[in-house]
Amino acid sequence: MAPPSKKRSHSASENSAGSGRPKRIKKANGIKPKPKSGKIVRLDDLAWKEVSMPDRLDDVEGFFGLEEVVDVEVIREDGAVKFVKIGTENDESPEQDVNEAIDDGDDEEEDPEEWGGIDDDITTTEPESTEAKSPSPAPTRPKSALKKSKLTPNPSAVDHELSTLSFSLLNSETTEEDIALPAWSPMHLSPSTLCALAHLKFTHPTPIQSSAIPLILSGSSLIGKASTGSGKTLAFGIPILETYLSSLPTTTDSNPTTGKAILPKDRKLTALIIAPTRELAHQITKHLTELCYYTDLKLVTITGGLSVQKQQRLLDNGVDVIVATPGRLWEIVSEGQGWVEKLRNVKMLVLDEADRVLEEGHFKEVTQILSLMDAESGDSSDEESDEEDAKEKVFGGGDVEKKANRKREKSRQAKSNFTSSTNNSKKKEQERQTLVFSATFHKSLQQKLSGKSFKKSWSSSGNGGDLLSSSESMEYLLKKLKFKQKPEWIDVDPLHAVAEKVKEGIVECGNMEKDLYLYYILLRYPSRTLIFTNSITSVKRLVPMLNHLLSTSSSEGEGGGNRVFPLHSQLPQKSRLRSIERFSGLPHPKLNNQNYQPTILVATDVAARGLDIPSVSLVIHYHLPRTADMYVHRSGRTGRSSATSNPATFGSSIILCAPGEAAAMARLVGKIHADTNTAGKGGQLTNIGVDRNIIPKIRKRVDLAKKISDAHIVKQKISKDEDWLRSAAEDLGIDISDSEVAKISGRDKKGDRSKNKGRGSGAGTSKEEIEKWKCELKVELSKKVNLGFSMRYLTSGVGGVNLADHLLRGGGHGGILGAERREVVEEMMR
Ligand SMILES: Nc1ncnc2c1ncn2[C@@H]1O[C@H](COP(=O)(O)OP(=O)(O)OP(=O)(O)O)[C@@H](O)[C@H]1O
Repeated sequence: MAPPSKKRSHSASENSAGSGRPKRIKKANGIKPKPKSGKIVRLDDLAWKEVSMPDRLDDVEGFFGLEEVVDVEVIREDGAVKFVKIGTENDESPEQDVNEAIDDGDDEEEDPEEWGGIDDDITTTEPESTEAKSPSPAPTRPKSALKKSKLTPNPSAVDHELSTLSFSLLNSETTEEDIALPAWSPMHLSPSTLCALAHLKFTHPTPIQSSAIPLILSGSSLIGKASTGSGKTLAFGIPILETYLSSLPTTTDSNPTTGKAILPKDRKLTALIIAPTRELAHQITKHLTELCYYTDLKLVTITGGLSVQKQQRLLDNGVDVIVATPGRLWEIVSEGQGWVEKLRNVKMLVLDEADRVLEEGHFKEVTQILSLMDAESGDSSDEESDEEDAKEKVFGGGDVEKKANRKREKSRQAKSNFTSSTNNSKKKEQERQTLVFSATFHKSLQQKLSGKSFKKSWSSSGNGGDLLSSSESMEYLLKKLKFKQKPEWIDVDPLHAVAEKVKEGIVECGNMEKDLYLYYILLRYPSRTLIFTNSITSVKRLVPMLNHLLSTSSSEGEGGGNRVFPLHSQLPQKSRLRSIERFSGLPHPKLNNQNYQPTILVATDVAARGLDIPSVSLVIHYHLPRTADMYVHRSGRTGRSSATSNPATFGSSIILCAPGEAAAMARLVGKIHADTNTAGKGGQLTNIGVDRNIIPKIRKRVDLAKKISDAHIVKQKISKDEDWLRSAAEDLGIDISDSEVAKISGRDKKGDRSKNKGRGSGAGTSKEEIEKWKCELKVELSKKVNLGFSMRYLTSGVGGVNLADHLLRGGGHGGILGAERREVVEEMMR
């Protein structure tokens, strides 16, 4: 995934007192305690405008996509907060009043959706007031743009989504000649689509795009399975855009200033895209924003983490495509407000990463949403009941008996809705296409949801793996999604669970030597690398250790020359964003970018699905993944975009395998490559050779780095515990001295040495000792390794070796791997 760009976020209205974030509301000049004139308006009716933010995340302290509103006063009337629209610049209340008054319950709560925040935001490709910002007129309609010699982008798209994307290349103007893309011509795409594809340099469709787009454009529903990074997003994104364009009225009024078509706010929704996590929803939004760059399509992302009120406001302003996570979407839909009806009329429903969307946890909300969409329109009682239930869920409480009655009534209604939806099925299906995409379909999902009969069908398939075969996937999805007509099934590469451009291997090592071998791999193949672990603790331990070993000498900027960044669910959102941004290699304003070095991200499985970061060459499984599909998704963070066979775009996935993991490893390989002959080009992952001459030379530095980082972690833990102790003592009104705190926490009076056992190896370490280790490490790192070049050269990234490239070309390992290991590599190549 590319790093998130500027986002709409906490408006003044959403910054409740409890949120801890300052409220921002732009004031007009002059101060008055109460407006003399002006009318009370709904919060949603105010003219919110996005506040311009610097691109770098560091400088905005979390205010991504801050919005402001002018000429409005916030007052309290009968205890309620009200908004008064004022006409003159003299009508404004003191800021203090404003801040006190605004408290509309920002729900910056943690959403259960797993990613929890790469994008726990709402984004739209179109600001509510684009007119004032537009530097140049945008085309009113893509169709009319066809006739122009030049296509002009929709400037709002640039403002909102593209500042940090590869699509910055879209900024140039394009002529008609530039958009001749013969490989796409059989699909008869509109000029604005072709123009965006040309700018993106997507000269050829990927296999899933070639197969899926014509079928979807012909009106079919579809289940599409294709490996990770194969371009599934545009496989449904392009037909959505084409459907939107073809549905535009031939004549529309247009805004005289911007030239943009004025479309009715209550226009039909073109598509609803459901993704399992916020992060994925955000990524889809970005991909589609890039694609829709030359159109006025309005895209809104609905995920947890922001106030429902604000999301409702954006939706009410007219929307063409919604990208949503199930939990928040259900929350909004169950609020009523006409959204049920709009969803019922949606033309295209997409489930991306369908196996995950239909997984337990999301299953209930998705089913509820699908049931509502299938239910006959005009049946409002169910809607009301849902709304009440949703409210109850949020606010709790309620009369038990009433609740039980309502439940019974709701169940009756639901039954009748299901019946009517079946009766109505033909009509609905004609109106709506259902598109389902994933790289994997997991067996346990099917078993969980389908009962014994399915289990039987599964075992009779003879497939020992836990990824579903084509027929089983089809059967399962047909049942689950209630397709009214048989959807088309596309599996562009049934033989490969893992993307073909991902070369797989293992490095065998001792139980206690994983850190050593990890470091070896990072030295040997310096490239943008994603390391997956099974625990947050491991991420916390590995990041400082690797930074001690790999960071540059630069001390400029925050984090100095660190090259290794963490990503896990316990990190605050801002840190997650920053980690991804740094890992993505965006230039840091405070660092000398000429000294850019390949970056490393150490992550838990929160990063396994959906991250589309360019040029990730290497994925390392520090721990064996828990499931086969997780292995597929983790590995799929490299070797992305199957439209090109350029070896530079190949990637490698390496499992660090300790003897204790060998049996599980064998099972995993069996599952993933049950039907193929392809993994290590012989049904197994290939053993990657390790030069045993290098290992002893780097062992000492790894040991030192480990000791230093362990000691720091323990000290941090002690300091945290002591802070907690002091604050608890203060709360209880107990006087506690530093020595008592040190005693309880296990630290002695000097503050250096712990008497407390059980805090791990670093607990008894003095500052002097740590300094000594650091000096020793420095000396070790400056030593040349006896291979004719220094380790400094290896770590510099200059002349770095691309593992996949070398494996593909069958060469380049002589100096490092040794002759006996070359045979293994050659075996892998066959
Ligand atoms: N026709 C194309 N030519 C070149 N690159 C493409 C093309 N279509 C998509 N891409 C790029 O390929 C990358 C992977 O696309 P996308 O994220 O849609 O893959 P995916 O199949 O959804 O992967 P995953 O299953 O991991 O989510 C993206 O960076 C996208 O911009």
